Amino acid sequence: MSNWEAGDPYTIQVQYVKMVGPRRAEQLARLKLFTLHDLLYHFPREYLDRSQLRSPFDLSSGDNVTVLGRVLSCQENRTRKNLTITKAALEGDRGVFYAVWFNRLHLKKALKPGTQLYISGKLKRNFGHLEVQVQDYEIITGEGDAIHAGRIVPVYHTTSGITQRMLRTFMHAALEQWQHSYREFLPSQVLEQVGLMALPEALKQVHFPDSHALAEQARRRFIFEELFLFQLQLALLRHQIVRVEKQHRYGPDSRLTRQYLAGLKFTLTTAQSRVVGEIMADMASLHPMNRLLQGDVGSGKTVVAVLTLLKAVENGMQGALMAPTEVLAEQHYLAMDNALAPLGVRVALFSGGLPARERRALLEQLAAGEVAIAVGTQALLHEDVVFKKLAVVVIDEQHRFGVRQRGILQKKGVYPDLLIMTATPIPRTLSMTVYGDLDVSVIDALPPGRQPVRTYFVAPEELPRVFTFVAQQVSKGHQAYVVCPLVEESEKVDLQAAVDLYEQLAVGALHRCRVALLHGRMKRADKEVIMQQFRAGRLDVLVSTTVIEVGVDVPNASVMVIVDADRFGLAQLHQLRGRVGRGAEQAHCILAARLRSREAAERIKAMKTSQDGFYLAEKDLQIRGPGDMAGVRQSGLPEFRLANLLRDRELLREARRQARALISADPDFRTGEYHLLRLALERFNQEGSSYLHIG
Ligand SMILES: Nc1ncnc2c1ncn2[C@@H]1O[C@H](COP(=O)(O)OP(=O)(O)OP(=O)(O)O)[C@@H](O)[C@H]1O
Repeated sequence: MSNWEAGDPYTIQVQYVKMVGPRRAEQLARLKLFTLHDLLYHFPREYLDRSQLRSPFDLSSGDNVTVLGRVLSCQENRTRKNLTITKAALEGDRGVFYAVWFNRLHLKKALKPGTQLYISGKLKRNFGHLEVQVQDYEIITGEGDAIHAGRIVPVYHTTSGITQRMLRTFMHAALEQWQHSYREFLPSQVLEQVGLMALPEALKQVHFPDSHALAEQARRRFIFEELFLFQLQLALLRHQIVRVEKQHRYGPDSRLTRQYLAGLKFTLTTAQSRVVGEIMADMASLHPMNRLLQGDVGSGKTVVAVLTLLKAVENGMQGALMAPTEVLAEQHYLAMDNALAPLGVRVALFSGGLPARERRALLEQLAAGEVAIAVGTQALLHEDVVFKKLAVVVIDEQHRFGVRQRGILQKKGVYPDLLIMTATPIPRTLSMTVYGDLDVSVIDALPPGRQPVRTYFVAPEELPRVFTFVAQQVSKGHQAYVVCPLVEESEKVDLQAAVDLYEQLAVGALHRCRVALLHGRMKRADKEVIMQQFRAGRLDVLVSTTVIEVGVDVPNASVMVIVDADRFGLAQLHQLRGRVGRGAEQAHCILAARLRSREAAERIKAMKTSQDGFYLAEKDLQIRGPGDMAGVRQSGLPEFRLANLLRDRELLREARRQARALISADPDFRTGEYHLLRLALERFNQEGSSYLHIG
């Protein structure tokens, strides 16, 4: 089924773009560019302005210039170090200057006398000569546009073997051939009301803009496009849910809830009680609950989750709890089983490591309704997991799951009451647009008696003293974490650093303590054993990479040492610090780092000043500046190709307004004009993992 005049850009393989071919296509695959569409939606990361032609005679040494010249003569020399130097004498508007290229074999052939070209590069004054060391050039043929120089030039993220020049050439060829077969899929009234550039023109202007203003307009269109498709997804989910009437109803029975509350060592905070009230009201309604529960680290979301699940159980139905990692699923399982087994509630962990036979047995018990609460990772969404009567699903940590997982549940024809928990501190106004289809509850106060975590900064040389302190704390019966960074690009080196530190500590400063190493590469079973021992107090110190980042709850742990703290983002530091100070004891967080940049220094300073996730999130933005794309990646918000949810708030709001209007007027996309939009949306849904990075 093709809706495209010259083939479908989503299926045309990139190798068929002129000048690409199979070998380059393999290299482009490393950039995840497989189809023509992937290529054209690989937007420039920045632009170089090579549009202002200047006379080299007006400029000084060291300047970056773009100039126009005509070849007078050209020679090629080879140095003793086997370097090829091509030097051309060019005639400019006010005299002769020189252009120099290094290692451009065969270039001389193209630079015949009389050839006109643009060159961009660095200007040098050499004994009275003017010389440009060429970074890019373009021979003027009289046919087609200039793409490398003499204009605003795109710069792309690229990979080894693929130069900027190649990418520009491919992009240009693709545009020439296909630009006009790309048809607009945004409805005309949306284009008009939002004032957006139409698709074919935007494709051209985003890659080869005629001015900075046009580049900006083109980007604005693509940003809107992403946000609009995203908001359409949300609006559709919401529309479907609002129409649905629940199959299940809850009775007045609250026997288990009362027993559970009576067994807690504390009473609920006002904030927790309020939130539970909001949830119960949703559950009593005819339509499924769709609620986001926000609460800072350690604010006590777990109790709320248990109460939500119990409501189903005491009414003869089942609940599911999904966690982002196996370690967390296991922790939730242990805590719940501990609290609920005495009440006769059967909780089961569907861990990935389960032997097939046990898994089958558990699945049968689940289908028979003997298991009341299933805990697991998103594997719980798997087809073979069948409940007898599922009423409630609690999802821990929204950003790792997201819209698509919710879609999967609904596609199964299951409309349970849904509670999504997150510790990501997003300003309320924003969360309403990002999680547009959800109602929001906030636990805005910590349990009483918590003392702020004392936060210190030390230089790496002071670490021995820090570990002596750790040993002292252990001798008083406390536990500690030592966290080392693990960055994907340098994973091996980082892992080794963690292993080395562990070995040093085990025989050195912490030789009297029971120390263990925990990292993501270990076998699942080994990790579980270590976590169990740590939780049970049979280990004193856990040296780990960031596997403990979210959600680990060991209230007796009171010291957190973060090594190379400058390599963590603020959101991560806050999450890590949140692992301690979860009991009544005074807790300590020690950040060890060498501060190489202003940003790192400001992050550490912010950590020392505040313990409030919302404050730190705002601060993080200020430190990064609004243009920083990496900022979103670490803030726990969904990521997009071009859009930045924080920077593009206005456009996000507009996208939401338009999406909601469209869905409420025509939820089935019956209007003829929406045909292409529906296809685009289907693709957007399918490509969820690569196009819209949630999770
Ligand atoms: N009302 C309360 N009074 C005292 N302690 C509480 C209260 N509610 C929860 N706690 C305790 O506070 C600790 C943190 O709670 P919990 O693990 O639910 O936090 P959380 O919101 O899930 O945090 P995170 O996002 O860090 O996982 C737990 O040890 C829990 O037993």
